[in-house]
Amino acid sequence: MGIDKKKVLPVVVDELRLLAEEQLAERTSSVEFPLGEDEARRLVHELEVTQVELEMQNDELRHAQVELERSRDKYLELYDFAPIGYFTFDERGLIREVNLAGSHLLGIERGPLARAPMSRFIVDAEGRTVFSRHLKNVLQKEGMQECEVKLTRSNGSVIHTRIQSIAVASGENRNREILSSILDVSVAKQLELANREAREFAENIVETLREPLVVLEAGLKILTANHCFYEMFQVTPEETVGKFIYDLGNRQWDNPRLRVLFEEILPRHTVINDYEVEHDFPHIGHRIFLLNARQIFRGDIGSDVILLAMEDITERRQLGNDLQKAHKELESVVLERTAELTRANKQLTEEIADRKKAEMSLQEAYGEIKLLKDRLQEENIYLRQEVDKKYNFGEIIGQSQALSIIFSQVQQVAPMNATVLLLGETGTGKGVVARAIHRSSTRKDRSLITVNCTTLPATLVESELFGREKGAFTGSDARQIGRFELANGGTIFLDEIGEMPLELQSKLLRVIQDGEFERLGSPRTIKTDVRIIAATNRNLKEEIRNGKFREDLYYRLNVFPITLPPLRQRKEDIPLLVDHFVTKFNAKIGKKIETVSSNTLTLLQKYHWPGNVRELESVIERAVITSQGNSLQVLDRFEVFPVAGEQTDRTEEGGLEGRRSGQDVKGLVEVERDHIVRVLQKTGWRIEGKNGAALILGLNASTLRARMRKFGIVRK
Ligand SMILES: Nc1ncnc2c1ncn2[C@@H]1O[C@H](COP(=O)(O)OP(=O)(O)OP(=O)(O)O)[C@@H](O)[C@H]1O
Repeated sequence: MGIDKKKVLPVVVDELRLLAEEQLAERTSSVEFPLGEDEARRLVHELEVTQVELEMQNDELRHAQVELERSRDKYLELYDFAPIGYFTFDERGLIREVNLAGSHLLGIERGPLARAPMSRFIVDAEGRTVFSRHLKNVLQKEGMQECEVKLTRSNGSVIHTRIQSIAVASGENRNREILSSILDVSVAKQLELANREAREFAENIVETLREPLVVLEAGLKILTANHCFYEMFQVTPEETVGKFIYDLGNRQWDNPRLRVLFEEILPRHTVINDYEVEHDFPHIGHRIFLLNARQIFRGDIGSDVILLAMEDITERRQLGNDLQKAHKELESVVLERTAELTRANKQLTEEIADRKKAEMSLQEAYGEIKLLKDRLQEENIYLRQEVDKKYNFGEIIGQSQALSIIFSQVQQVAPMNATVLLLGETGTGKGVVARAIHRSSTRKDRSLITVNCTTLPATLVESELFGREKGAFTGSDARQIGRFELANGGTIFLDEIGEMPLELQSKLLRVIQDGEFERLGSPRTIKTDVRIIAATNRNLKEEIRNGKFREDLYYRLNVFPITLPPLRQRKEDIPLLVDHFVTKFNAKIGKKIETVSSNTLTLLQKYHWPGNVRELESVIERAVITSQGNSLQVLDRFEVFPVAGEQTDRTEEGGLEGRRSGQDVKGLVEVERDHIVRVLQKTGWRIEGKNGAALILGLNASTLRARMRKFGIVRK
């Protein structure tokens, strides 16, 4: 059911013929008969020309007709194959003509569509009403009219169409008919729907956001905002949308930081994160915001828009600051508490240690008490003495039988006020015993004053012992308290008493007898309560015989004599003493000697120790200094002398191994003298100093000089 082309062309040809016949009739009507031959010829000629003209016109017409038909065909092709459905309706809406696209639109061949009412294809009653109103409008109003209806296709699917119609008069009767284009806009409608949904979705998201959000166009006018934004800045949508951002609510957005963001940063960056703005906003007060901005191209308005979301971190920042402050305070409290706890802990540890110590000493004391109790029960004094011997007496180290006798004597005499005379070779420990007696006596809390009679110049001994008044002798420009006065209530230890000048011995006798003396240069008698301990390595009886020592003084001093055994007579004490001195010098020198080989001990025990414990002490000090590692190495080479009752091995170098000698047995004094001479020869007669004989012999230089005087040793 397309357009009929025959309907148009014959009309044109007939009209042309009629026109030609009319023109011919006009011409022939003016011609008069009979005509002359010339006239006739002229007429024939004219006729022939007219005929030729007519034939030419005929050709042109045919040509035009062909052209017309061609364009008609083209038009029909275009009409049929146009992508838009074209329909022609009569005034009641019956289909008169439809092109191929129109039949495809409905999915029905063109034949069955002829004279079909369009309303049959409209989906619902509402659509049908819309279409009939549309037809009425088209017929009544000028120009193109438009409506949208949904149509059902032959396969049952529904399409959304837009109909545009215009009324035209056609045919010989000039009947009105309606030309319509019907376009399937389903896809566009779907898109529009999807767009609307997407927009609504986006709007919902924006509205759901708890953060204020504002959308600006590129010129910084506000396109939209969410309700959080309105609430936060206390503005209404009407006051906001379309407003220039700086003009918003009291110009609260017109601040330097925001201007920097909008005018300097955003033109150069598409995305800005966490841009901090701290500002006193006129309506809402002091706030800190983190701004996140994003520029997005919006197709619908053809330009960029700026999405600006704000995070109000005022409280969080405040909270953070408070938290940091609280944290710092807490930290300092923790530090203080930790320090307190550490202190308390230390104190506790100390207390525990003290308690443990106390507990241990309590246990020890308990043990001792138990021991003493047992002893008491046995009432055996001898046993008690034995037990005490096991303990070293003050500084006195040793366990030998010889020493245990000394311990008993010290124990017996210490509590009494009796004068004690200590006898024995040099270095045997007379000073040590004197201190032990004092410490065990009732005078232990008062002073022990020591006077070495050898070291004091003879001229000063008297004033040293008894004191002097100012001007007592030339050069004495101050008063001096004597040692006897100083020792009042305590003990005086007169070392090397054998060296005391004879004239002083009588004064000393008086002090011992009456407890009285006078200061030099003073007639006033001074009373003193002093316990006297005297010591000597000389044979006092011999000194008396030689007239060098007062006999009466001797007897006064010899109330309780204690003779200290030489070290060679108690060699079993050597390991203990070595151990004691190694510990002492380790601590003093900062060494860590832990072992002493049995060879070394044997070597030390074989030597006869003329300088006794003092000499041993010096040897060990030297050995501790020179030893490498943790084992004691003694480098000294000992001179060995045969001693009464002993046979000693000796090497060429003076070591302890070597050939046995059965030489003459010498007295102790002689041995001592010889030894001093040998040592002096070895040191080139140097007495004092590092390489002096006194150090090797373990004697004070003054003691050595006294010995030399005593033995009459002089450099040859
Ligand atoms: N039994 C001992 N236990 C520990 N050390 C001792 C012992 N005997 C002596 N000593 C030490 O030996 C050194 C000499 O001792 P002290 O001065 O008492 O001897 P001394 O007999 O008085 O000598 P001197 O007659 O030359 O004055 C001191 O350093 C002393 O500590």
